Amino acid sequence: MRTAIIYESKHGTAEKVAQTISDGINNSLTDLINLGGARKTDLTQYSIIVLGTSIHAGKIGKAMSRFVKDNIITLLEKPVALFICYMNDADKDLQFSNAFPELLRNHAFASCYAGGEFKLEKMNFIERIIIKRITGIKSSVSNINYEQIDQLISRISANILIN
Ligand SMILES: Cc1cc2nc3c(=O)[nH]c(=O)nc-3n(C[C@H](O)[C@H](O)[C@H](O)COP(=O)(O)O)c2cc1C
Repeated sequence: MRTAIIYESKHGTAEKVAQTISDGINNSLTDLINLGGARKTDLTQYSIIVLGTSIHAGKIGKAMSRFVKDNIITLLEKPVALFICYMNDADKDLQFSNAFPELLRNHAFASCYAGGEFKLEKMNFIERIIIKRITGIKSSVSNINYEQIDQLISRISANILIN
């Protein structure tokens, strides 16, 4: 059976993390699914599901929020791993709690705080002004936590072996 890595990404970080996980689990039976695309995803063909999304203004994207709501019963029947991308390290626990429903967080066999990036070149004018003012950064910054991602890859790989 296949593994699905389902993500929502505004400026490409969650997408990069999803790709890193896909490369890391080294399993040809993996599908990377961007919720920004229009296709409807049939979860029945997957034995493991990885969900990843980024935090903007304290919230996850609408597509991931809707996807979790629409598929919660199926998600609770399958092994699930979760990751979030963010830059506010102090609030990561709270943001993770707000990102996914408690039932799903408790059900997940692995959760990952993947860190994030500020990519000024991908932001629109308003976003760039807000981020520069709040954080004081003058150029793009990457704080992706590859150690956490490697741990997630190990947990997923172990789960693939038993499923
Ligand atoms: C306009 C804007 C608002 C953001 N708000 C938050 C936030 O509330 N909390 C946080 O931890 N990170 C915040 N971030 C950082 C993003 O989570 C980070 O840039 C992440 O890497 C984006 O991932 P994506 O490109 O996959 O969407 C914000 C970034 C932008 C540009």
